[in-house]
Amino acid sequence: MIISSFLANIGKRDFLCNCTIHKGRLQYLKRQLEFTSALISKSHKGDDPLLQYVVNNSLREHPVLTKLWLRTMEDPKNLMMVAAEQAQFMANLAKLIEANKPIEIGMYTGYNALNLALVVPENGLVVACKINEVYVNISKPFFKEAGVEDKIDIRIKPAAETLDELLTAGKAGTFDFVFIDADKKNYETYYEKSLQLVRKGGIVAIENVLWGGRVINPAEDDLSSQTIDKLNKKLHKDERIDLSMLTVADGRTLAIKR
Ligand SMILES: C[S@@+](CC[C@H](N)C(=O)[O-])C[C@H]1O[C@@H](n2cnc3c(N)ncnc32)[C@H](O)[C@@H]1O
Repeated sequence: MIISSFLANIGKRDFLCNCTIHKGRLQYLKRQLEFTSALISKSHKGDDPLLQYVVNNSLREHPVLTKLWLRTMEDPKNLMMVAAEQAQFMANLAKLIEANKPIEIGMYTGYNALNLALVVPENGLVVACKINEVYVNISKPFFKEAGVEDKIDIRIKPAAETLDELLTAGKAGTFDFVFIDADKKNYETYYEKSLQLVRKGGIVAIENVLWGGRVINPAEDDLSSQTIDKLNKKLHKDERIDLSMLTVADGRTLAIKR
C-alpha cells in the first residue's frame, strides 16, 4: 500500500527544488518494482541519466534504510531527507575516520541518523538533535528493526541547547563526525559548537552550503542565504580546519579539524 500510494503520485509531484531531488529515484524504483528487482537506487538531479547511472551502480543501501526512505516519501516534507548516495558517502567518511560518536544536527525522520548508527562500532552512539517529537514515532520502529535503537540518542530540544549541554558536560573533543542539516539561521552557532565538540581529525559536514545558488548574491531579506554565505566565507579563512566545499547535491562543506 505504502509503495503503491506514492507511486500513484509520481507523475503529479514537482520534485524540482533547491535541495534534494528524489524524482530520479522514484522513477528508478518504479522500474525496479515493475521488473520485481530488489535493487533500489536514486538520483537527485531529476532526470540526469549520468547521475542516475552513478547511483544505480554505487548505492548499497541497507534494507531498513530503504524502508525508512519509502516511509519518509509519504511525508509532504520528504525533500528534506538527505540523498541516499550522499548519506552513503558520509557513512563511508565516518568509517574512514573510525567514528564512534557522530552528531546529527537536524534529524527529520532519521534517515541519516540510522545511516550513521549502522556504521559506528558496537560501543558507538549517534546523538541526534530534534527540535520536537514530530516524526519520532516514524523513526523509532525502523531504528529498532535495524537493531540500532540503542545506538541513537535522540535529544528533543533546540540543537544549540543540546550542543551546549554536551560542552557543559565536558564532552569537548570527544565526538568525531557532525552533520549540520537543520535551520540555516543557526548554522554559524552549530559550526562553532561542533568544532569544539569534535576531536582533532574529526569532520564537521555542513549541508546546503550553496542554498540553491542564492549564496552568490543573497537578497537583503534572505537571512538563510546571508548566513550560509557568511559562514562559507568565514570557513575559507578558518585556520582551525582543513576545508573542502563539494558541489554535490546542494553543496556540502567538509571541515576537518586540525
Ligand atoms: C533538512 S531536515 C534534516 C534531514 C535529515 N538530516 C535527514 O538526513 O533526513 C532539517 C531538520 O532540522 C530540524 N530543525 C529545525 N530547527 C531545528 C533546531 N533549532 N534544532 C533541532 N532541529 C531543528 C527540522 O525540524 C528538520 O527535521
